[in-house]
Amino acid sequence: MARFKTRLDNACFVLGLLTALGTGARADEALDRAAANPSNWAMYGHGYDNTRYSPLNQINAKNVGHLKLAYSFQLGSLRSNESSPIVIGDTMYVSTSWGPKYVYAINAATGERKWTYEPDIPDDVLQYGCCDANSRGVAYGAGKIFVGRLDGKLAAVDAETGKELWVTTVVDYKQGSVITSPPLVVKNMVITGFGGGEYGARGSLQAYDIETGKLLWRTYTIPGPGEPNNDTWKGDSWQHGGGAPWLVGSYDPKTDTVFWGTSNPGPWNSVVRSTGDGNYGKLTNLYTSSTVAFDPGAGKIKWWVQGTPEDAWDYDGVNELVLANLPLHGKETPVYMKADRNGFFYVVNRDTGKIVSAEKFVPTTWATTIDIATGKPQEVADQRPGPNHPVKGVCPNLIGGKNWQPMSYNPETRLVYIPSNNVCMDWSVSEVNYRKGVFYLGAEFPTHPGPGGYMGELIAWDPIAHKKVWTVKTDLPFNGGTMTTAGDLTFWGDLHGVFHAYDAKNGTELWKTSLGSGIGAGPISFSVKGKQYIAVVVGRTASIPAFLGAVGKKITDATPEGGALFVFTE
Ligand SMILES: O=C(O)c1cc(C(=O)O)c2c(n1)C(=O)C(=O)c1cc(C(=O)O)[nH]c1-2
Ligand SMILES: [Ca+2]
Repeated sequence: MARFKTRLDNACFVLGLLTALGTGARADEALDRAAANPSNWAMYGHGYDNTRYSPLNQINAKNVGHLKLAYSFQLGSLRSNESSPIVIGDTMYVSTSWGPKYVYAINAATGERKWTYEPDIPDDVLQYGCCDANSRGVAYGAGKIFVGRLDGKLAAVDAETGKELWVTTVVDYKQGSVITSPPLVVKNMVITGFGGGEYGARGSLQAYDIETGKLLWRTYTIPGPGEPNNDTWKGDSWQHGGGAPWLVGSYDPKTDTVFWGTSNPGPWNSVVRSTGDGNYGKLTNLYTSSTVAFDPGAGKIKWWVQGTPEDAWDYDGVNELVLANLPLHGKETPVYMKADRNGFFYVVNRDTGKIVSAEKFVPTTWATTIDIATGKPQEVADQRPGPNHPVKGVCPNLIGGKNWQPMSYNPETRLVYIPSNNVCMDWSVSEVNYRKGVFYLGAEFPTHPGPGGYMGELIAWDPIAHKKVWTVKTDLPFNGGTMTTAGDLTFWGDLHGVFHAYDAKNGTELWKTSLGSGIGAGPISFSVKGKQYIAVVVGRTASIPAFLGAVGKKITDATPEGGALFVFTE
């Protein structure tokens, strides 16, 4: 008996030690708990569900008119500032685009800097990002901050000190693959994608050990020879077929599923990769312009939903997947919601991959409907460009009905707040050959404003009735992301640099302030010592406007460049 007790004591001691060291503990479970604490904003989209909903209500529809600046913090970058900060406890971690500083840790209540992570990044990265030098943020887990870098590397730094702990190469940036979005911590892994849809990269999602940075798995988003669906590609075109998962992922711990969207196929001229049967509505060039569900244990693909088969208009399928439970036909149903670049708003059962609905949320001309049984769009034949077949008046244009700027979902109003675009284009194709690190496009795509005389619209969207409940129209497209709170508020910044608070129920503007440069990033909210704050990064882009001709010039003329963080409180 005495011996047994000693053994048990030893076992308890070892177990206690292991717990203290964190060995065996799951980083994602701790992170999920951190995300459930309303004071934090623990991940890019608030939690694994990417709702960008803060349960804080100290700042609310009654008092938001008194919001005032708590502090601002200069990010040192004049490029595209797209970062959504995270807050763990009293520390905020915010990334910047090109300074080339990378991550700042600051006291979230005062703005005092704790540390700066400033790795050496070669200047030539700037020619390998399709759409400017940017970083949409960082991820936290196991006492570390993780950041994907423009040089194709993923780095882990100590959350307390900013000391670099490991760096690993995810992808050769010289093929036109930069990392612009934060990774996702799942189990004890750091999962990341990368860009390159415009350079003919072959996309993949990759998982790294959280402690060592060792590669655990890599799953291509384009099947190779011998793998299912490789025959949806013409010849060897799969090798440079795009499908890059360059934006952010979501995770459902209940079914242990990671969801990630994939980019446009390469090249933009679809003839190069067309299987040529003319059945354009069939699912083809898999798994590009899709939502892909992964088993994070082994990285296996469970199922996918393709939004734009054999995409010919640069409709990347990367937009964030917002996880929620919606009452559908009298039953709480686990879904993901996605406002696709292709102009359709998808509600999909996230347990099965079955489409519940897919309805237009912006003026959309390339397809009339989506068959929810098969996922096939009913295409408008005249709108698909090909050799000797230039097309006119395609809506949305290539920036999409919505681009990367995040939407938010409020479980109380049951509305989704979508930063949408109303822009159209003509499109003609040209011959194109693959060359490493060079744009692989083969298209001309002059832009013009969409119908109705406005180019941007903040839409409060009812995902069950598929209708707009309230909207705010703007003259410019490509405005900022949104955030919504339990204080009945929705926050949104625009490309004139104005940051707004609206009544989440009816769209009444309750407060606004001018921040000096166009806003692309999504705001966040957090609290420190019982006081609620609202934060947003400003700093307009110049890269996407360069694709948009006269429309783009309006965007760059609207405000000067300038990267800064602004934090407000009551
Ligand atoms: O296909 C790709 O790999 C890829 C990557 C990125 C990126 O990483 O920023 C963008 C796009 N595509 C893209 O199509 C796009 O419209 C876009 C806008 C932005 C931006 O930061 O404003 N990035 C990207
Ligand atoms: Ca793209």
